[in-house]
Amino acid sequence: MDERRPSLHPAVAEIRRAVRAALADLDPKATVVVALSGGADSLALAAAVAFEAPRARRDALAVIVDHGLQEASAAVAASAAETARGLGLAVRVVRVDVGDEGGPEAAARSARYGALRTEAAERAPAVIVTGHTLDDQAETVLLGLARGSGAASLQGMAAVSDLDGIPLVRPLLDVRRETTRAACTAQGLSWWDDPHNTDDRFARVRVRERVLPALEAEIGPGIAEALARTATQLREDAAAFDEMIAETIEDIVEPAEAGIAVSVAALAANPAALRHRIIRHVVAAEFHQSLTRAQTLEVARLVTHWTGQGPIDLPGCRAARVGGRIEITAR
Ligand SMILES: Nc1ncnc2c1ncn2[C@@H]1O[C@H](COP(=O)(O)OP(=O)(O)OP(=O)(O)O)[C@@H](O)[C@H]1O
Repeated sequence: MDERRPSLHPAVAEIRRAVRAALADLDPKATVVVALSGGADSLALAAAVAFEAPRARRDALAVIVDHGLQEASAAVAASAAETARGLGLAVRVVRVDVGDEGGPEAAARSARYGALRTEAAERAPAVIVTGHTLDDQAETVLLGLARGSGAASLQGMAAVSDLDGIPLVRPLLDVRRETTRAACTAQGLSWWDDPHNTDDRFARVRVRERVLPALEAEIGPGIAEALARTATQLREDAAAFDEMIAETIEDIVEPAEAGIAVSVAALAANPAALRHRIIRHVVAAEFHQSLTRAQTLEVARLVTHWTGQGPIDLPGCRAARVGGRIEITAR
């Protein structure tokens, strides 16, 4: 008789490894709240959490948010709940009311994260884990690149972020979407295919179904991994910049009437990348507005190409060079 244990499917092993590594870095007492949509990504994640959490002596819970937006949503939620119970997880199905602020997608997202946060807060200390994959990351980076929106969106999603005081963890950011499907299949788990994921009115769906495959075919394989790696690298750079900005700002920004003032000499002494970030940062911090690149460059020209130009109107404020200072004041 062959006494060897049946070998673990590589996809299941990879996802368990990713979950184990993510859990190892967290508060050892934290309950793991798995955000479960019923799709393959979060189902594979839930299965790995169901396996790993007890081994790490942690409580775990699957939370399924029913947005009530599609006719079948209650049935989808109930089926995901049954699957999660079958995995040995405690389960909560939360029905939310989705408003329409910022459009249906944004409203659903905000209701979803609100509900997940509430469930986690009730079990504090707790962390929320989601099933975002490397493919989600690559799509996010490509969409950000197309918008020309700079490091803020090119850096994609963080592996660990903060949801109003609750850690939001994405253990599968290095895992391909096809691996989550393979893991579900290997464990006999049937998942739900969200019709939104194939609705090509959404730019993300077009990127997923046409753009990334075309790039892979034309430029070579490994594009998704390369985009995800770029995000990680930019995230590191952005963290370093944030630190430098925080240190620099303390020394060079001072209050002015109805706003703030920044020393021209200090701005000039900094490299352009830091100068531009400082300008954007002070406007965001003081006036809660986000400057476009063109607006940022116009303010920077008050420092680098000063020819006596007049004040610059910006969203919610105005920038002017007054003596040795750039004054940014309310308007
Ligand atoms: N209805 C839901 N209930 C619980 N968790 C969900 C639900 N929908 C999505 N999630 C969680 O969010 C992850 C990402 O899902 P999806 O890609 O559909 O969302 P998105 O809107 O594209 O991303 P984001 O949540 O970052 O806006 C899933 O893997 C899952 O962990």
